[in-house]
Amino acid sequence: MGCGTSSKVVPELPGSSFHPSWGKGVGRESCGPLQMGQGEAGHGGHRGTREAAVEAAQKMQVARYRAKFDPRVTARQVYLFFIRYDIQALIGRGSFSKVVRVEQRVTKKPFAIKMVETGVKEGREACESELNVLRRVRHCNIVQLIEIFEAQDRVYIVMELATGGELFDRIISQGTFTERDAIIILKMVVDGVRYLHSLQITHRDLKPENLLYYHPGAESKILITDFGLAHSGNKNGNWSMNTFCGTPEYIAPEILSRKPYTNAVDMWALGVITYILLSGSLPFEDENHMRLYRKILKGKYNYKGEPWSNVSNSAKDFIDRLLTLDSNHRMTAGQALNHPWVMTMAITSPMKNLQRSISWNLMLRASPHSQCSRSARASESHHSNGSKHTWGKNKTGTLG
Ligand SMILES: Nc1ncnc2c1ncn2[C@@H]1O[C@H](COP(=O)(O)OP(=O)(O)OP(=O)(O)O)[C@@H](O)[C@H]1O
Repeated sequence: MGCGTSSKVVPELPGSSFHPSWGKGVGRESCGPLQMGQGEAGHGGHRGTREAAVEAAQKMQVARYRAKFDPRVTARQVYLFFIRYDIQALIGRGSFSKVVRVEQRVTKKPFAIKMVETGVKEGREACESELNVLRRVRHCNIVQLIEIFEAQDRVYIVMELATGGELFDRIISQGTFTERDAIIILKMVVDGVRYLHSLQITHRDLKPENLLYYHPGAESKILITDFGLAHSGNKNGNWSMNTFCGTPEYIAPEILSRKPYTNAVDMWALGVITYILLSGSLPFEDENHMRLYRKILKGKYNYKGEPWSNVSNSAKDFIDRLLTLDSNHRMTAGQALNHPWVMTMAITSPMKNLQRSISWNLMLRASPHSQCSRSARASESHHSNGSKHTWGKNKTGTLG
């Protein structure tokens, strides 16, 4: 699918001890009769009392588990789901999910429902990551969770519906696109990312396909979606991650060099997105993943070809400060919002229309030749999403 040979790299969660009790209102960390027992023992509690307490807690846990996965309960969830929502159309498919447009029967309001197959480990893990984040966040540029229904091997995630389409569909369909338009988009995205980072959440799969317009109007806000690869930092403030994951064209060099990394990887991806936004082409591109990774590790990209001669130095400086190899020197989300290019809204730079060159570059990518290679790649990765402007859309298998 992607412009690279790209398949999205999915992570293995540490321990991968996915417990079914992550469902509605029940966090994974909440299942802890053993922990409770250990804690009491640590305080020198009475042994008999402790054992009784452990046993009682374990019984309760088992009862809760049984109740949760009692076919009658899961059937009731499915029944409730269908009572409340009327499925209207298929919006798209992910690796382990289908997204459908629904109407809430009572209010007639439209919503999106992501139906995730949790029978497979990767689907369960993506679902767990997504829910871990969606349950915690509330921001105007992040898709809002409405409710969750859990069935035996499937979870229904009800979310805000984005009807405005993907970023590049809109850029192509509008007559003009200037640096100022790019800044308006980036401000929303970076603000959402700053919020995520303030909660110690790293998205790890930022790319244009995961940025959707809320409605078709010109003033629409942008929503960050798809938290299937997101990492929620732990309570000890440990931000460091090790898992190799992401979409190849957007993967930061520190992930490729298998070093522990931080939320700065999202800022690298924002650098790639900004480069695409202003040019319609990718900074690092190669059909072959190994060659692509070597290019990323060297951090060598250029501003050759159109429309770069019409892009301000300030915009290029913004990109350079994001596509910085040393993650310690890379801009944070807060710094990106305070960068002169963003602060001045490109008032000082010529308001040149970049749209023709961007569309031209996008069209080159969609030429019959690249279509061929793209569908070949799509079949490699089992994706069936029909997105036209994919930029390294797919996840590959876990590499480590
Ligand atoms: N809230 C939403 N409103 C409208 N469309 C959505 C919404 N969430 C997802 N989509 C669309 O549904 C399609 C499938 O999305 P989904 O997140 O399931 O998978 P994906 O990101 O395309 O693939 P993968 O699972 O490999 O990451 C995409 O085209 C996406 O743009």
